[in-house]
Amino acid sequence: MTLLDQIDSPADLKKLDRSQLPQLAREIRDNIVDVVSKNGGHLASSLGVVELTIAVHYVFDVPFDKVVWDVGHQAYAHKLLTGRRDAFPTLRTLGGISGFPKVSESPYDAFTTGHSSTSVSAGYGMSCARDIKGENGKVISIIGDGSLTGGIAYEGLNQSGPSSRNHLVILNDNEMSIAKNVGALSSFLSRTFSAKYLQDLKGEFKKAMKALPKVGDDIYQFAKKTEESFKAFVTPGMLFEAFKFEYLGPIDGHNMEHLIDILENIKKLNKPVLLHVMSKKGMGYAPAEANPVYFHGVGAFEKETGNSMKAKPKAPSYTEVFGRSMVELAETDKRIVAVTAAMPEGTGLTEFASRFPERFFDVGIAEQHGVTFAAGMATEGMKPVVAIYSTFLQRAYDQILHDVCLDRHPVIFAVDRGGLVGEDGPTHHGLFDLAYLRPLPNMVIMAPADENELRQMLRTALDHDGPIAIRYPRGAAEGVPVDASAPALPIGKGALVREGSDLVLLAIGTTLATCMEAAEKLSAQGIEAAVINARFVKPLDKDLILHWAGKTGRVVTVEEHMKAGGFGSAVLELFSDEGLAHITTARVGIEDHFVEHGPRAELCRRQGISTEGVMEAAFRVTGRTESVTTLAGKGR
Ligand SMILES: Cc1ncc(C[n+]2csc(CCOP(=O)(O)OP(=O)(O)O)c2C)c(N)n1
Ligand SMILES: CC(=O)[C@@H](O)[C@H](O)COP(=O)(O)O
Ligand SMILES: [Mg+2]
Repeated sequence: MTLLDQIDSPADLKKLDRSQLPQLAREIRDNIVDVVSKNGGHLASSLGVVELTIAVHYVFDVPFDKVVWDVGHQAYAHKLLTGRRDAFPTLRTLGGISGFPKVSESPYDAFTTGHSSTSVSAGYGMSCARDIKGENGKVISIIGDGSLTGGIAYEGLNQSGPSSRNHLVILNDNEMSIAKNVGALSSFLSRTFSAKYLQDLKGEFKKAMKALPKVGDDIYQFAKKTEESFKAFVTPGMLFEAFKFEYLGPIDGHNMEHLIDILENIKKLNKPVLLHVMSKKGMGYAPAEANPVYFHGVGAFEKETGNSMKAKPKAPSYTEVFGRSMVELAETDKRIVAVTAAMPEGTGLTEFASRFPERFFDVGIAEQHGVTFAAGMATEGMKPVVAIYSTFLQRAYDQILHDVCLDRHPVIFAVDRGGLVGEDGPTHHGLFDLAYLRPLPNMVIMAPADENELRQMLRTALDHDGPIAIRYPRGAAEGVPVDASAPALPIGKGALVREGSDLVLLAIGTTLATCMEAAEKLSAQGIEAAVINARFVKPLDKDLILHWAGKTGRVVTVEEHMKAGGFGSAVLELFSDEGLAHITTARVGIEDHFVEHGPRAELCRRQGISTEGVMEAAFRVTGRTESVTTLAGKGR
């Protein structure tokens, strides 16, 4: 029986002798590598905090004390130690445990996370509430150096620091975001001084203080205080002390003894403390240590070598096509600049970054800043392309509205991961973008049906003189050739791709392929469906849609998005505005709920965004009583 086998809750962990903890850390690492090698997941970040996680649970009494993991992609050891060891092999699988902390999954998960930089605010909120309720206990926010580039983290520190609440912030500093961390903060945190340099500097400092004229007590007190704070002035502590946190560190995040000792001491302090921990991303698994960017979020791999087990996709991803197109287009157009918020690999911009470093901007996990920064560049005649995942762009709503749309700045939004993303689940699905972008005056919204159209839409966006968004999904594209010379599309024009007299299927984005397949199968059932590739969610191709709606009298809209506020809603608004309430309609899309995690194709099927789902909707609007399940039962 392993040590890990004996731990059903943190109470069992506390029964272990300190000397057993390094062995436990090895077992946890092995377990994490084993499961992630099969299921995929956030490996490197989780491996980097194994000792820290053990130490926190060894010293504190969770869930009486609260732990808030920032982003939460590093919480696998936490899951293993808090009653989810047996469920851990189901990590990120359909019906299995989530890859992120989730309040509904465990009482040990204090806050549901997935988006970064929230832990300080949430933790501070908890500590305030506890004070009001007269309860004590420590609230511990654990945040990475990458997540500390997000502005909301400072908003939290700004309020928590001066409050004297029982709030511990642990900064897990591995000098990495997903890619190398960026900006002034990253170099400030990693600022190290040799002992000799520090001593010399201290000597100089004392001399300078002594040389000051003694004009009364004030200057003396100032000098004394300043000298005492010397350490804080020349280490990263300066920043956190300015926020009125007691700063401790930096300490080695893999030295269990030190971690436990210092946490024992902090446990006795009843005030805001920031503990700075240095760790190594991927620690303990050589392939992840060597390539932490690849092993940040990884698919299935061979445990022994770290080699990918994913079958080579038959087509490039939409992200890759976007990245390649950006490079080609930027060759001839010097106005094109690319902006990413800490996701250069994820958004396909690494080649752009190396080819055009002066035109590439990684702003850190700072989506709000990234959008306003792009608006600033647009005012100077640049063509900023802001590539941000749909789910993270939610952060920058006011900036899109106020700083981009109001003055109609030509900022291009490459909204990647639009639709269901799969195993990351509800925190990461991009299901709200059409609804949040659609009401904004001046905004144009496109969604390509395939990679060739993505390329054309990028051309279209570059030619357009105003805010414009291209929304495309995660994963492999359709496998069609990309014609780099294809011209821009006319704004607001869709295309009829199949004639039919019984109804019209209105497809947006990659649902076109599903609609075409459904139309073929419906034809075999004696239902002739026309199919329109809408291309534009805003402005809609009114003429085309109204013509075919009038002709068939029946319309089914199909989108990988929430039903509320999305493409189907836009079409219904059009019918209402045009007095066409008699058209029989059905919408295929996502109902008013959050979608769980699991394989993307299976999630689509369960949400009815599938050939069968479209056929069911077609049966409904045509008044046919068959269901796809009865057809399957009859072997048709
Ligand atoms: C708002 C938001 N933007 C982007 C991301 C994508 N993302 C997830 S983890 C991560 C890097 C976090 O770095 P850090 O906090 O240092 O954690 P590490 O992986 O280094 O342990 C990024 C950019 C996110 N989760 N949330
Ligand atoms: C934790 C996080 O937010 C990212 O690591 C995200 O999981 C990346 O998603 P992709 O795998 O779609 O790039
Ligand atoms: Mg980091």
